[in-house]
Amino acid sequence: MSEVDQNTMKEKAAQRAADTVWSGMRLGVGTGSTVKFFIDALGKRRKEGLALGAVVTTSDRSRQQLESLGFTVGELSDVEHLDLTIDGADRVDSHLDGIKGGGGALTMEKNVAVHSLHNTWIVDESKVVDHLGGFPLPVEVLPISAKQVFNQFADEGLLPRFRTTDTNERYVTHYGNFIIDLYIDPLPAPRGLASYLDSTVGVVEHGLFLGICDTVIIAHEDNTIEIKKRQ
Ligand SMILES: O=C[C@H](O)[C@H](O)[C@H](O)COP(=O)(O)O
Repeated sequence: MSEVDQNTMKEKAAQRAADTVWSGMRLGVGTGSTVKFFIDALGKRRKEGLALGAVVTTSDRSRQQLESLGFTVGELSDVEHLDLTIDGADRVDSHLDGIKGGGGALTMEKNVAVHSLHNTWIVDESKVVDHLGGFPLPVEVLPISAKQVFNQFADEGLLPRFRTTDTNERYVTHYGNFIIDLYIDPLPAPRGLASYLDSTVGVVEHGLFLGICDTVIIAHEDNTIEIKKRQ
């Protein structure tokens, strides 16, 4: 699949998601190349009269784009909860569990998602898998113990690698932490792995989003859109 085709699919999924947003909603807006299309579509709806109750986002990139289109972006702490959050995903399985954080925004994304009544992910068909895997699992870690946590992951056979930038420096998240990507594939028992990571001192957050998403909008190469809902 070419990048152009993939972008066409991302845009279609994003446009469909923008049709599910209504005036008055408190909306969470995620991060990534698919969400970029969603924000563009949201901007068009704003010109047609859409007036959101609140907008909260999960990265500086999305914030800048939203503000450039005239949206006022607030903080999660400004609201009790969000009505709906629209975000992308790196992988999603048949239970609507997923891997997120390829763009490094996992901590803010998970915080926004769990305080949202509904969560919709927008993906192209290449992200849909039978079992979670096929994408390194991001784990955000505190710098003070990153070395020890890395070694622990290596001992556990999780195939860790520190994420680096294009200039080969260690990638630093919005919160000043590092990301260790786990290359074990497929992921062994995602719920067990999530519990292990949740209980590892030094781990700030990880990219396993289990039981969080309730709707996935999938754009297929044959131009169709599929909407899957959590049973
Ligand atoms: O940290 C980044 C997010 O989890 C993104 O939503 C995810 O990586 C999907 O991004 P994209 O739409 O660019 O594939």
